[in-house]
Formats: sequence, C-alpha cells, structure tokens
Amino acid sequence: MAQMVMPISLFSYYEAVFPHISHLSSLCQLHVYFFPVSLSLSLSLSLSLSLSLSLSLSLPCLSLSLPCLSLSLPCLSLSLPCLSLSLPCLSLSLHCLSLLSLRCSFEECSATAEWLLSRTEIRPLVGIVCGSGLGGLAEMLKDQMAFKYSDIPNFPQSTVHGHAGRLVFGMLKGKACVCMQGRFHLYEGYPIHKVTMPMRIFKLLGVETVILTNAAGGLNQDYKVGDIMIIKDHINMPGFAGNNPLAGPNDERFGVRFPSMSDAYDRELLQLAQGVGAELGFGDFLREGVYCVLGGPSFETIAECRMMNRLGADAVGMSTVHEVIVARHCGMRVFALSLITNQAVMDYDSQEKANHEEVLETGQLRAKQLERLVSNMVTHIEHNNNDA
Ligand SMILES: O=P(O)(O)O[C@H]1O[C@H](CO)[C@@H](O)[C@H]1O
Ligand SMILES: Nc1nc2[nH]cnc2c(=O)[nH]1
Repeated sequence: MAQMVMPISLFSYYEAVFPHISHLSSLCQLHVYFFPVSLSLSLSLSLSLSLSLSLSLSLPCLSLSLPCLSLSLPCLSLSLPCLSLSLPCLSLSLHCLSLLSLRCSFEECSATAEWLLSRTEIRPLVGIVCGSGLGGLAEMLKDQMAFKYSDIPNFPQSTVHGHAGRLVFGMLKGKACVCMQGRFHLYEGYPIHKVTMPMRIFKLLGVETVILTNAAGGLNQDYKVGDIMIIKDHINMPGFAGNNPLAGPNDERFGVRFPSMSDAYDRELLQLAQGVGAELGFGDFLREGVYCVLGGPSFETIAECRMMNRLGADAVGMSTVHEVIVARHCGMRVFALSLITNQAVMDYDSQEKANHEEVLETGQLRAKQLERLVSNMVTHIEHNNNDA
C-alpha cells in the first residue's frame, strides 16, 4: 500500500556525527513508500533538488533502507543508508545525505555564478564584502542589480543584525563591482566551506580584486574607537585547531593544495590605501595592523584579549580571515580594512563590556569615511592581475 508521509528528521544524529553540517536542519523531504521500494524526494537548504531511490525492508513500524542511488542537481551525490521509523501518520527518519554537495563543489559554485551572470550584464572585476553595519558601501554602486541571498541558488542566508543579505552588482566610479551586503560567520552555524563559498563565486564571476571590511575590537592600546585599520596580516586562531576553509579534498581548479599566506594582503593595494587615505586627510585615524579571528559569538575575556595583544594582534573579530584564505587560494588579490568599533576590555578594573549595538553605532559614525576610502581606492585599482 502506498503511504505518503512528511518526515521529521533526527537532526541531532547528524550534528553528533557531522558537527560541521548542522545547517542540514533545514532539509525537507517527502517520502513516498511503495513496499518494498521507497522513493524519496528531498529539497535541501542549498536548493539542490535531489531524487533518490532506495530499497527498503519494511516492518509495520520500522523500515531500513539500503545504500541507494541518489541523483541531485546540480551535482551527483552519495547517499548513506537511511533508517525510518513510521507511525500511522508520522515518520521519523535519518535520511540520505548529499555528501558531495556539502563541500561547495566547483560545479555548485559554477551553477550559482552562471545563474547570476545570466541575470546581469555587469562583469565585476572588484568584489566587496561589507562588515557589520558597513553595508552602506553597496548603496554607492550605480546602475544596481541586486539579488536577495534567499533568491540565489546555493547561497547561505544572513542571520546577523547589520548584514542585509543582498548581493549587489553595479558600477563604482566607473568600475564594475559586486558587493556582498552581509557576510557569513562560523558562529551562525554554517560550515566553514559555506562561509567562504561566496569568494569562489566571486572568482567564477571574473573578480580579480577582493576588498573586505569588518567591524573589530581594538587590542592595540594606541587605537581609538573610530580608527580604520588597514589589515597587513592576520592570526587565524580557528586554523590552529584545524578549522581552515581549505581543509578536505583540494580542487585544483580553484587552487593549489598548499597556498602561501605570507603574501595574503596585497602590498601594492596597502600602499595605495595609505596614499588615498593621506589625500583624503584621514592620517589621524588610519592605522595598519594585524587582525586576529576567533570563532565567536561570545566576545573575548580579558585574559584572551591580553593574550592576543601579546601575540601581536592589533584588532580582534569573528570574520574576514576565512574569506581571505579562500580568495588567495583561487588567485584573487586581497585588501582588507577593520573599523575599530570598540576597545577590547583589557583591564579588570574596567566596567566596559563589548556589545553588538555599540559595534553598529560606531559603524554609522565612520561609514561615510570608510566608503570614501574604498571608492577612491577602486578608482585607482589596475586590473592586469591574472596570476596573483
Ligand atoms: O566581522 P563583521 O562581519 O564585520 O562583524 C563583527 O561584528 C560582530 C560582533 O559585533 C561579529 O560578527 C564580528 O565579526
Ligand atoms: N571578537 C570580536 N569581534 C568584534 N567585532 C566588533 N568588535 C569585536 C570585538 O570586540 N571582538
């Protein structure tokens, strides 16, 4: 007898076995069981439609499916056995995984890039990522064509206040640009490959130079709230524990297995920013320093801030570094800026506490200067960089 059920999945199982794929919790599946064969149709967060056929052994309330063939668009996926528990009107199931699509494959990124390119005439050479509260940069683009992240195939969604969740194509001072009005962070629960996937899409769109901005806490005691720090280097704390966006199989179509990071931040762009900043009269608040990334979402303890400062970090945040690593891996030039939105608490006598509201408020105060710095830089960027 055919039975149609909408299963509630046991996501805790996945989270225990594959802690980095907790985003699977938005998978939705429709199973139609025809004893002894079951046909299942599933739609995942990545918007890849997958159709799988499995052989099942069904008892009145328990069905065990054997490894099965599963075809998912835009890529072929590998399925695991799945266990289903069926009650008369409810089915609990540990369903099949599209393992290959979790890695944000070349095919998946290409499909997204092609989807975008077929909907805009703009061929961007510069890609911009807006940090918390710094999304105003995207508004500077002329002749805009904007896509909500929720409409873009395979794209994650912004969940943080101050990250609008739009991909904006347009012209900035005559240069074709694409701008992420909102980025993704590890603490939102996305696997690190998903956090950085937009960099690979930038590359496939034709972007040669990436400009990233972020809001950060100042560790350097000479820094003041409102300073703009040109990032000259980074410390990748999650990377020390093996949480690197390039971990896992390497796809040579993007880049080499062991990319250098001693040249992560382009020195010519750094000089250019210093020059443009001086011309604009930003000398008093333009700095150059080292950014340290942590996983968040909790802000740092006093001991952690002191430790990072001693290690040589001038500012701390929860983003950017993963994107930089992936952008460099696929040969794009990188320039990055931190807006010091708050002073990290380093003293046990202090009553100060870091908070996201202050981060967004400082963003508003300095947004205009940051936008001028970036847009003037874009005017001067030369694009003959095909072997970065
Ligand atoms: O790095 P961006 O995205 O600018 O945001 C920074 O601000 C948020 C904390 O207030 C964290 O997400 C931190 O990383
Ligand atoms: N980790 C971290 N991220 C930030 N983003 C903005 N300010 C801060 C901060 O003080 N710490």
